Amino acid sequence: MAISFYKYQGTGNDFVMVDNRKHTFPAEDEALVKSLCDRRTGVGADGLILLQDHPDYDFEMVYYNADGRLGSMCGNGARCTVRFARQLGVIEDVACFLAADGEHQANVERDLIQLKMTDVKDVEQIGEDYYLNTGSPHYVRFVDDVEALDVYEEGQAIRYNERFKEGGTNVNFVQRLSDNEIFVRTYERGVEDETLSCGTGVTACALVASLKGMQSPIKVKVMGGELQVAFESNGEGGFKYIYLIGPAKQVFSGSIAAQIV
Ligand SMILES: N[C@H](CCC[C@H](N)C(=O)O)C(=O)O
Repeated sequence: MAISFYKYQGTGNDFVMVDNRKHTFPAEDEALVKSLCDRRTGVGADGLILLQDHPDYDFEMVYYNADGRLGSMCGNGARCTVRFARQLGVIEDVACFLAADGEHQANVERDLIQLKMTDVKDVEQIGEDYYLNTGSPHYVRFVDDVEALDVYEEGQAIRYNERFKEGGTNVNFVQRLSDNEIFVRTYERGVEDETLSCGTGVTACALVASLKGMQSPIKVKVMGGELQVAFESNGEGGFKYIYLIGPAKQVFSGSIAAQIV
């Protein structure tokens, strides 16, 4: 059997994208998903996403981490899925779709996809750090020099901390660059390494930055480019009207024999 796929990337967070409207992809095959995401023996990606029909929405996105496991929300992957849906003719410039954490709205404006994120009820403070869920769980630590940091080592130490054993967490390191700009590097669970960008992580960091006095909209520099996060406080320690804005592009399309991977 041959699997047709598309490769997309959003600020360097890359995905194998499959049009699964006919339900032909064997998604329960964890080993297959993992091997498609392998950078040496497969296509290579941080995750795999299925675009599927849904009776109540324009489409549904189903996201798997590179380890083959069904994941939670993926902000960059969602922006890529919106671009993919538009290229397939499933939507025009506006989308209302379903993801792991519920309903999302999105707009396409030339190169940029503006994605509405789920409201955030609360932000937990852990010592000088923070922990919150923006569709996926994120630990956020502010540092003085994020470029000099060993994100793999330091991220892994927190990722496997006792506290997060059940399900684990993604780990973000943030540096404030100016009054309206931060620099974020993320260790992603499920990839078990640093990725060039993590959309739900960037969102989490911008929200925490506002608790430290910064105001919406916040520009976010990541290893793979630049994103923007806009939001409002809900007056009760949480946030609403959260938007993640940034580019999402198709890189190539292809087909691969399922028995190869
Ligand atoms: N890269 C994704 C996040 C994936 C989260 C996933 N690694 C997990 O929580 O297991 C993003 O752009 O939001």
